[in-house]
Formats: sequence, structure tokens, C-alpha cells
Amino acid sequence: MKEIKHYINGAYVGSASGRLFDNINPANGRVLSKVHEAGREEVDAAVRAARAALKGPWGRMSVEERTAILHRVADGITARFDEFLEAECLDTGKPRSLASHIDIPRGAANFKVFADLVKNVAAEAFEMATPDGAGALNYAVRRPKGVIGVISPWNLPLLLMTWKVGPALACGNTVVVKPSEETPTTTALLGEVMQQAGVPDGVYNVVHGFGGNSAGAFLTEHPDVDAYTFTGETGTGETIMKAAANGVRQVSLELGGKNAGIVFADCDMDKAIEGTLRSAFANCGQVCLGTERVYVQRPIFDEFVARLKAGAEQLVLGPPDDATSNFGPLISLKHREKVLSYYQKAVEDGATVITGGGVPDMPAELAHGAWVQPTIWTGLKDDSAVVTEEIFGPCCHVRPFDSEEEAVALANSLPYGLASAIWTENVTRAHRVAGQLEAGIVWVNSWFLRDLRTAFGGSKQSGIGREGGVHSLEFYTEMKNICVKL
Ligand SMILES: NC(=O)c1ccc[n+]([C@@H]2O[C@H](COP(=O)([O-])OP(=O)(O)OC[C@H]3O[C@@H](n4cnc5c(N)ncnc54)[C@H](O)[C@@H]3O)[C@@H](O)[C@H]2O)c1
Ligand SMILES: O=C/C=C/C=C(\O)C(=O)O
Repeated sequence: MKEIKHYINGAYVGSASGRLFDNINPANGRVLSKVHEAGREEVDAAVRAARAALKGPWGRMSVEERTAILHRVADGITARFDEFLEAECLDTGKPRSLASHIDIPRGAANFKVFADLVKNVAAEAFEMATPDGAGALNYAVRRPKGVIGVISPWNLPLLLMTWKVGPALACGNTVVVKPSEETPTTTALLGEVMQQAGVPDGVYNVVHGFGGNSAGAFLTEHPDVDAYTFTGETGTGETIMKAAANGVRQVSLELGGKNAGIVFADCDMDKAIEGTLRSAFANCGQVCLGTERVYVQRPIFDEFVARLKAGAEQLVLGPPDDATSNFGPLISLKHREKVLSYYQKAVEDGATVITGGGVPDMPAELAHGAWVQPTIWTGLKDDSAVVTEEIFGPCCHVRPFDSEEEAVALANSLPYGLASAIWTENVTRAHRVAGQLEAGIVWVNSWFLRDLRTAFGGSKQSGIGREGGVHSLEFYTEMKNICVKL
């Protein structure tokens, strides 16, 4: 059976403890590989390697050399596209059509975009007056923040990990990555690409394991890491923030959401249905930006629900290697238990189940996979846990509204604030509502349309900080002001 090892200081190494855990294929429940679980010893070795690399050739390299290497990393991912695709689809069960259009190309783009960006961003300068009339000149320079701890989730493994590693390395930092225990393979494979691209040893390190009392906690408790960038659940973000408080380390947190879609009666119904179907069901609903609350203006409510139901019922469930399928399993049986507990709660709370609500019948070879039905409810009260808590499954609750004010108040009513989607053909309304929504990202007549130069992140309990474009530089560099008296 294949083993997945840590990647530390340019070499693949196993755990001293010899502890291994199973990497399961969620489509059929079979073990794909055995993964080494890092103890404090491996995490410490990875952090030491990252610290040494910062002081070594990486730290002394010109921006031109560094960014040329990162372009080679991107090209290396593209050259091994099929291997990355296969690995990502086996670990997650997601359809190839999805991973080949989103996950893997974005993995490569995340290195190119930030390599190009750091070459072209100027820093600030201020001339100032002084009492003697000679004046002084202030100018800023950016320096790498140091060793960055990267902790990533399982829903878009390569995409979300490289979204952090790309800018971190472009800015001259070194990294220790702890990928999700559910999806270790592409993060491990990237080590080979890094090596072939000429990334010096110790710049990119990977340790595998779980969160609490395992590699994740050992990394966030390690005193020699300068900052942490994390994507995952809000509760985990709180834990990491507490650990990072020791030694006053900075955090960038991309956390959970309970995102609202607002569909006005003046929308283009075809676009609104297509976009809402994608935002609720893509990646089996396991997208942080996904829509789990849909508010629809009353005159079109019945038609919208009927068309959404028809769309959901046309989704084709199947494993990644089935070219006709566009809907995969959840990440694990454990996650399915959580999702199904909300399916049950919805019924207990009096929901009308428009479609789905349970486990689909799958052929025998997939019977042990983490399959669930795409599910739509109506009729829940606004305070039902199904409507207020992030489920992270292929489901949404649809509720009618009457006025624009009501829709904005409903959308803003939760402690989350990651993303929203507005569907309307009235351009004035679109701008007016977008300006009032408490969310880091608002899409108008679209969903998950991403320009990597833009600020990405959540408000309220959906996160701290923004990454993307120049905003990544704020986190991955230390800006230093130099004041010269003339
Ligand atoms: N805002 C965003 O950009 C964004 C993007 C994707 C996913 N998410 C969120 O991520 C969640 C789904 O991902 P998940 O289930 O992998 O999240 P998670 O918080 O369970 O795990 C994320 C990572 O943190 C690690 N971890 C867990 N406990 C830890 C601890 N105590 N110390 C250190 N590390 C720890 C895990 O091993 C994993 O690598 C959802 O809530 C989703 O909304 C947010
Ligand atoms: O599941 C969350 C998806 C996040 C997407 C991004 O971080 C991105 O597109 O940069």
C-alpha cells in the first residue's frame, strides 16, 4: 500500500513514532494510502528547516530569481496535471470535470499571479518637513514575515493551500504546511514539483496529521513560527488564534459561512436558477462560499422553488471517473453523519422537504461511500439551527421575502459574513443592496467568479484579514519604514 510521508528539508521522511493513519476514498470507503502522522519531533524538524532556509539561499535570492522559480512551480503543476487531478479526485471524490476546471488550474495560477505581483508593487514614500528646514525622507521596504504555518482544509485542497503558499513564497517567506488529514496527497506531491523547480530545501515543508493533539496543534503551538494562515471552521480558527497569541503571532483566518442568496422578482430567472444550483450543490455543497440560505421575492417564489427542485433532481451522482456524473460524495462518513443530523433536524423543525433529505441508493461498489442526496427545504423558522448554522453539505433552505429591506435584514442576521449572491436585473438595486450586505464578498448575477487580484476574506465570524492581490502582501510581509533626516 502506498505511504504518504512528510516533506521536510527537501526530503520525504516517515514519522519516528511509526504512526500511520488511513487515507480513505470517500466515493467507495476503500483505503487509498497510509499517511504518516507527525509528532512534535517532525513538526520541530520542519520548523527548523524552514528557519534555516530563510537564512539560506532563499532569503538572499533576488526577486527575479525567486519569481522565476515560482513560475517553474506553476509549470510543474501543469506538466503533471493528470497526476494532480487523479490524486485530488481520489482524496475528495469530486467530479473530474470540477477539479480539472477549478482545483488544479487554480493551483498553478496561485503561483504565477503572486510571482508577477511582487515584481510590480511599489512601496510608499513621504517627504516631511523638519524644524531646521532640511526635511526628512520616509520610505518603506517590505521584508518577509519569516516562517509561516499554513493549515488547510479538505474541500479544495490544492487550491486553498497554494492560495496561501503562492503569496507566502513570492514574498520570500518559508512555510510549514499541515494539510487536512482527509486530503494529504496533492500537498505531498507538490514537494516533488518544488524540488524539480529548484526551490531550495527547507522552503516548502509538509507535515501530516490531525488537528487537536496532533500535527495541527503542534504546529500552532511551536514558538518559532512567525505567523499562521488558516482556512477551516470558525471554531478551529478560534483555537488557532489562541495558540498564536502566545508570542503575539499574527493570524490570517478564512473561516466558515452561512451564505445568503437574494433573488429579486426582477432577476433573470435562468441565471438565478443556474447560479443558485451551482452555489448550493457544487463540490457536494462543500464550498465555504456556497449558498445555504436562499431568499426569494414572493411573486416568483413558487416558480423558483419548482425550478430549483427540477435542477437538483437532474444532478448525476457518481464517482470521479464517471464522465457523466457532476455530483460526488461528501468528504467522509463522519461528515455525512453531521450533514444527516441537520437533514433530520430540518424534519423535526417542521420543514417541507422539497427534494432529497436522505441517503441515495448507490450501486454496490459505491455503497460504502459518503453519498447524500442534494436537498432543498422550505418552511423553516429563521431561528432553526438548519438556517443559522453552517452545514457544509449539498442543501439549502428557501424562504420568501417581500421587501428589499427585509431581504437585507435576513441576509445580515447571522454572525457569519463571508459571501452573498444577489440576483436582479435592476442595476441600481444591485449596487444599493451590495453596499448594505455584511459580507466580505458580494456577487451580483454570478457566483464564485474569482479575480485573484481582489481582496478575499470574511467579515464578522467568517474571518480575519484579506488575502489576494496586494492584500496578501499585507499579511506575508512586514512593512518597515526608514526615516532619513536630510
Ligand atoms: N473562508 C474560507 O475561505 C474557507 C474556505 C474553505 C473552507 N472553509 C471552512 O472550512 C470548513 C471545512 O473545512 P474543515 O472541516 O477541514 O475545517 P477544520 O477546521 O476542521 O480543519 C481545517 C484544518 O485545521 C486543522 N485543525 C483542526 N483542529 C485543529 C487544531 N486544534 N489546531 C490546529 N489545526 C487544527 C485540520 O486538521 C485541518 O487541516 C468549513 O467551516 C468551511 O466553511 C472556509
Ligand atoms: O471553499 C472555499 C473557497 C474558497 C476559495 C478561494 O479561497 C479562492 O477562490 O481564492
